[in-house]
Amino acid sequence: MTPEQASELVARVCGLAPVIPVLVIRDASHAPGLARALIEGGLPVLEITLRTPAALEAIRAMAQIEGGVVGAGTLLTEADVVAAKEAGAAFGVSPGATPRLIEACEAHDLPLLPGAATPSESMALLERGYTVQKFFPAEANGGPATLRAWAGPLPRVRFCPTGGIGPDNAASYLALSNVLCVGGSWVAPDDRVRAGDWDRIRQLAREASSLRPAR
Ligand SMILES: O=C(O)C(=O)C[C@H](O)[C@H](O)COP(=O)(O)O
Repeated sequence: MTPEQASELVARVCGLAPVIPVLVIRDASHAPGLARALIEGGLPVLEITLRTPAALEAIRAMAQIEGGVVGAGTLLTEADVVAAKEAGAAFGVSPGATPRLIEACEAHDLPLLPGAATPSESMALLERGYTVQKFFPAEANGGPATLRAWAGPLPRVRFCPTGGIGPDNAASYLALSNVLCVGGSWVAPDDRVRAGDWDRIRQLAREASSLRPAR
C-alpha cells in the first residue's frame, strides 16, 4: 500500500466521526460491550492501544461488531504491525514515526495514521506521502494554537490531534481548517469500563459525537 493510498483511507476513517476513542483495554471480555456502547453512541471508529496484554484479543473481538471500524494504536515495531493486521485491525496509529515502522505498514498493507510533534517530523511524513497525521501530544505541544500556526506553511497536511483532549477543548481543535477529527480516552474512562457501565459510556459517546466546531 502506498502512503497516498494509506492517507486517503485514513482521511475517510477520520471523516466518520468527530472523535476517535483511544481505548486501553485490560480485559478482553469488556471489548464487545464497550464497542457496542461507543458505536451506538455515534462513535464507530475505535482505536485500541497495544499497551495491554488483552489488546490483540480485544481488537479481534471488536472487529466482529457490526458498524465499527477498528484500528490498533501505539504501533511501535514491525511485530506490532503484523500482530495488529493479523488480529483484524483496519488501520494503525503510532505516537511518532520511524522509517522502519512506516515501511512495515506499507509492506503489510496497514493504513497508518503516523504521529508528528514538530514541523520537521510533519514535513518528513509529507515528503513520503503521508498527508494525514496524528498531532501528539496535542495539549503538551501547544494545543490548537500550534496547529493553527502549522496550517500556514503546511496547508496540505491534515491532523487528528490526540493527547490531553477532552469535552472542554475538543471543539477548539475541531474548529481548525487542518483538523479532521480528534482522538481521546475520555469517552471510555477506566473505572466505567471496569464496571461494565455501558450506559454511561454510550452517553459520553453521544456527547462526543455531537461535538461541533467552535468557530
Ligand atoms: O497510545 C498511543 O498510541 C498514544 O499515542 C497515546 C494516546 O493517543 C494518548 O495517550 C491519548 O491521550 P489522552 O486522551 O490524553 O489519554
